[in-house]
Amino acid sequence: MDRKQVLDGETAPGGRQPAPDRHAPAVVLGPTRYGKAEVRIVRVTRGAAEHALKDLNVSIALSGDQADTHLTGDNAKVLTTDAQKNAVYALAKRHGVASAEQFALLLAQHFLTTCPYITHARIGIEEYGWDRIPGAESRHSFVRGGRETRTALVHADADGASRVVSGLKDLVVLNTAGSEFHGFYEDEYTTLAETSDRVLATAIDARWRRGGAAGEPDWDKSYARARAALMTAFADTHSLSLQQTLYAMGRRLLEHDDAIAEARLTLPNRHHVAVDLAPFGLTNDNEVFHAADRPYGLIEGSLARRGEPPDPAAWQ
Ligand SMILES: O=c1[nH]c(=O)c2[nH]c(=O)[nH]c2[nH]1
Repeated sequence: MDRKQVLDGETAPGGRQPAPDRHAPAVVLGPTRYGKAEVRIVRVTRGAAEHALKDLNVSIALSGDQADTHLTGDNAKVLTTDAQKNAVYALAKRHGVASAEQFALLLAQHFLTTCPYITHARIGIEEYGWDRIPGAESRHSFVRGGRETRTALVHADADGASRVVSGLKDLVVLNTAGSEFHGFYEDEYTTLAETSDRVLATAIDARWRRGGAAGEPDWDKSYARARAALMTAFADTHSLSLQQTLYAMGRRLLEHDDAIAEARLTLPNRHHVAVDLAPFGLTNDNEVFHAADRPYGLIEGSLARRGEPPDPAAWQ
């Protein structure tokens, strides 16, 4: 009879409660993971005609047969986080970086196939965009894109199963019309005025998961399609609430790509407050706003294709 059964209140055969093992620790190690976080890597591809670059922030979290190092300090099964960092650089050199998703899958497979003590790999990647400098003749000059950060999250197991969640964050969008907010529940602290014309702005944080049956896509094309779907839905939806806009955006994402099973969106409401110009003898016809940075409303939601089994572990 082990300690767990004793804790669960089970009795020994014969009905007698076993005596607790006084030497068993009162504390049990739970799930662990470890890895190198935020490996910043820039991979330049030096073509004859022009250069290209990928700018990534890679975070690795590995798990498996790792109890020894926690319990006794025996590190024989520990693939060092330093080696993990080196693998990021070496694999980028050897194979290039086709896309954030593909590189994350490559890294996951590398750790799972080379270290026998690792049975699960979680690779999270953020990708920062660089554009060619407009008007420049040089084909090796870039300006950092001030737009969104692309994200990829891969979970992979030693048995070959893998899950990919793609996404983006900090894609800032704004509508100067087509947004209303009224008819809301009112309590004793409600002071917000109803409006039928407001500025609606948000920084889109969206993630989407491909269904189990979907094969590997052209990740860049899939990303471009998702990004366009999110932005056009934001633009085209006459909004009665940011919640309604969130649903419209998620719905268009799923409708534009059959392979997407589930989406999660986080939308901060970047409040634009019309400034009172009456003290200056001026009327403000929704032209002058204070762009407040905090506090902000935070609207979050998830959508799934009907009939698709949920996969909560893919998002962790
Ligand atoms: O779209 C909105 N949803 C809310 O829940 C909310 N709450 C609020 O104060 N303003 C808004 N706007």
